Amino acid sequence: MAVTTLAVHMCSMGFGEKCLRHAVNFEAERAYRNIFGRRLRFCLSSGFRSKHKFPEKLLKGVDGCEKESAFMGYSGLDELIGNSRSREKFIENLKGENFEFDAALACKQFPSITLGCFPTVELYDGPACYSQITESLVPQILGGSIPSHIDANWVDPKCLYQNLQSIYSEMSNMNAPYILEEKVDQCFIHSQSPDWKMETRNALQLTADKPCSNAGSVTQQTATSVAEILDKHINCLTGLTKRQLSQLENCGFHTLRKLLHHFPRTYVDLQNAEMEIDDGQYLIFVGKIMSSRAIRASSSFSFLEVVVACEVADADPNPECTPNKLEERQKRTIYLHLKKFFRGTRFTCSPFLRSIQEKHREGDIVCVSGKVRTMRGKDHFEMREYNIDVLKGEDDSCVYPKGRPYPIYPSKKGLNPEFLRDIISRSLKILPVELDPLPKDVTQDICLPSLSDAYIGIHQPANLNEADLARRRLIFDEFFYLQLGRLFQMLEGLGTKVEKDGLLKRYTKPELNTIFMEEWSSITKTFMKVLPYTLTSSQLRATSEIIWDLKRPVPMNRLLQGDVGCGKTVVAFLACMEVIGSGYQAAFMVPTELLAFQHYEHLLGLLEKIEATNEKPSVALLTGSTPSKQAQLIRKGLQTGDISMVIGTHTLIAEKVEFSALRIAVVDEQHRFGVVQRGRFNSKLYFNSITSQLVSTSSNNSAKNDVAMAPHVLAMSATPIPRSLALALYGDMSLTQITDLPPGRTPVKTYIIEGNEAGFERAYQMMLEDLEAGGKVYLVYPVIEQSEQLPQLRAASADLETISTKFSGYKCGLLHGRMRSDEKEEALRMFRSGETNILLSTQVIEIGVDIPDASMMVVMNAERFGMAQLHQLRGRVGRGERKSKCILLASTSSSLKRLKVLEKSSDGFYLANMDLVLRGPGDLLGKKQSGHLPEFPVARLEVDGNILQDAHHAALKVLETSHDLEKFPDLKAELSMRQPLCPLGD
Ligand SMILES: Nc1ncnc2c1ncn2[C@@H]1O[C@H](COP(=O)(O)OP(=O)(O)OP(=O)(O)O)[C@@H](O)[C@H]1O
Repeated sequence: MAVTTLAVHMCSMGFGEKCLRHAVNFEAERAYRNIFGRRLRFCLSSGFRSKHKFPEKLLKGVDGCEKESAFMGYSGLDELIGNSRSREKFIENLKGENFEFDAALACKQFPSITLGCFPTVELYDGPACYSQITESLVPQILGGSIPSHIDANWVDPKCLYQNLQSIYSEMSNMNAPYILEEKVDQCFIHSQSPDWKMETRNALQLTADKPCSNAGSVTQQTATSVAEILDKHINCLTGLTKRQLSQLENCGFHTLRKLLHHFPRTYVDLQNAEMEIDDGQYLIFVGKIMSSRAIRASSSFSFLEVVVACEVADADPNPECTPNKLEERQKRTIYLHLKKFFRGTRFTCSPFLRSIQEKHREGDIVCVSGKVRTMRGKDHFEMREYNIDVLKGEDDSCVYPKGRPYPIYPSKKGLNPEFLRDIISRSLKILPVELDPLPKDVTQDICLPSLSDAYIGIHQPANLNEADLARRRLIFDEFFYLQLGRLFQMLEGLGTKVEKDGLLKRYTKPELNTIFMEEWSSITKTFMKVLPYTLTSSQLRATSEIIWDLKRPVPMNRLLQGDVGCGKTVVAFLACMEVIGSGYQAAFMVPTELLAFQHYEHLLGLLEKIEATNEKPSVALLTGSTPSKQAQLIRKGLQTGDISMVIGTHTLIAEKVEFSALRIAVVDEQHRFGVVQRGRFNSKLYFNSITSQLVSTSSNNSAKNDVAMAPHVLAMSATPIPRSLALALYGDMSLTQITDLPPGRTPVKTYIIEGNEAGFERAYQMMLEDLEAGGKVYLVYPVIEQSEQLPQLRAASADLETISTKFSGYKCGLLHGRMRSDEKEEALRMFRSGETNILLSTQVIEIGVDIPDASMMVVMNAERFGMAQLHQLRGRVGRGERKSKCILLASTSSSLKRLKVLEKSSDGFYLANMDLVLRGPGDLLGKKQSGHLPEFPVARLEVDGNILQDAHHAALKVLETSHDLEKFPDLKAELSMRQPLCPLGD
């Protein structure tokens, strides 16, 4: 059956010729783009009855489409026939036994024909326009007589479902929804009872769902079904105006997938559940904008103040209160004063002030999140750093179900958030129930929802648990396809089944990917012997894994992750020794000069113990502070190959530093370096290594063979931050974790104390006890100098005198970022040697500083530091066998709660997670990462690392079942839709 593409329903009321011309052209364009057919059918309502020439003229102007006819509207068949001069002939034809309905003839005979009647319809008004039209189409056809050529099945409700099903399969490759609407129209035209409309729609919905639910087991789906649905063009959503369509396209929402992957940034509770508002807390509120004022305070200073009124339920004395009761509770209104300040004359001109003021409309319902500060007036709070999202205008009637988390989307090029929510919700409606390319047993094994449930769960969760489960599923997918793709590519490169099985086995059993000590180079073994301790089993395994990688002909790209103080440095040193042992060079890059110096001293100390001078590698230190003559000599040594190992800061990646044969680059605390920095390091060394003199003159064949290889990269991090784990996903078997601590360590006892007079006294008393017992104390300050703006902050320099007087029997040292490099080194050296007992410092000591007998740390204004930062700082003590303490002095009582978490745990992963929870739902989702690494839109890698493991196992399982994925056509199709990965630093 030929199907026309579209019907244009137009009403004469209020539309001029220009408007109709636009409409006709618009539909014609859409019809032209439609691969299914290029016929156009126009339905014009009664207003045009007297102006038949006008639409005819319009239609003539339409090119590229086959114009079927122009049907002019009548209110019903009776009217049409009653007006017709050929009425009798028409009825005769209808009743005649050999009646054949000929549309062309009918149109010729009756220039104005409508099949069905149309109430007045708004022309392209809002997204629902088209569906409203079809909804309002009332079947009232042919007075009960059915033309004989029309199959009676079409009007039999029992058969209708099957017919629709057959239509669906006929159309499965097309731009379905428009055509589906069309089919409904056709069914209505031939149907008798208005009630059928609903039945038909339901049936159609079912049919649309059918291909996937039919599948039952996912593996039975056709290879393209999932991709076909998700990668449909956005115009498959009915009723989008041309403007809306292009707006969505401009925002990058070309397909349903793109739209559904625009995840909420966070969720809010529209009710502002009762909360105690403390100074400095990060909170989120929903409220109404009361005013927005931009004020010019002076010739170069202006500010914007937006006042938002929020209703907050009072706290209930009865804690067992149910959510329903919460609604009944008394509410009070609080006022948030959102303030933004602008400095500079260009920010004080009227147009600028007007524009920022008008950004916020009075009456809009908004969601505001940020840090609150109490103001003088009761129930008035100030927010200086905030996010504001318009939920809806005051007049919007849209009501969101109470109690459900309300999704807040990241803004997209000024797209109306309400429209975005609506369009996402409509996309969800057309998703088949069982949309999922993953085999069911995979998702069931790890208790994850189906893909369609995950999309619904992330966009319209019934509660936060549902949202979290959905998020986990989507994260799983991100990791899974990444792992699947990587392994699939590797398998493709292998010939036989045995080889492929062998590779998968290696991945399933990582213990096979290690090189045991017996096979390590002699210099590595010697270095092991001079260590003052034996390696822990984790360290030993990590070293073996790394050395296995070093011996392979592909560049390693591995992340060595382990909590603070677990002993990563020595593992990296061993890896460097292995490379040096085979005649190559090693570079060790750290983020600070202080750390470079420390590592250099530490390594020299260990190498000194090696007796055989021929086994001692030459090591150099190169930082920004290295005197230029010395730096020149070092660079020369590196170029000739006289220097085997260099430790330094980012100066190592400077263009003028050339290596003779660099084989390994260790990047300590790698997240401190940008992706681009690391990339430069990588490629630079690659090019330098091919010009290597050492290699070209070497008689060693293997060295000659891999001359064009990029250096191995070993990144180290104590913080499992997103980028680092993303990085870990690149190399083969790329993540190594050190899970245990050296023996004899006891957890650092942490005390959270309020920084009032009594609190300080207590802290000083504990310090004295520790010093008397022979300990060393770090005092950590948020700032170097006292500041007038922030008088409450303790400053390192300013406190030196006070502390020296207080602990007169002990020596105090000072260390901060403004000191010269040699001064810093000296301060640290004195503290290490015991010449000073107390070190007043800023957060310069945060990373890597290793003084094993430092036994106590006191952090002033601890609330000023992030949780991860405090964890790192605390890691500076407890690095030896001495029992250690850490005191966090908080200047406000409200911050005690957040800090208490540190008292309970010393697990970096747990703390990272808690930090996010306590910081509030500000930025839980959609945390994008920049750079060249792939983006994980929903994964918080610092806490979702275990899902990576699940995904890895699932990918292995799938590939073990089918190496070429032939048994999983959906997975294969989905894999091809996902972005290919780019190697590190590309
Ligand atoms: N197996 C071991 N047994 C005893 N002590 C060890 C062992 N391994 C390392 N250490 C010591 O533990 C301390 C911390 O080691 P290292 O500096 O390598 O830790 P790290 O993981 O790099 O820590 P951070 O992340 O804080 O830089 C050092 O003083 C080191 O000498």
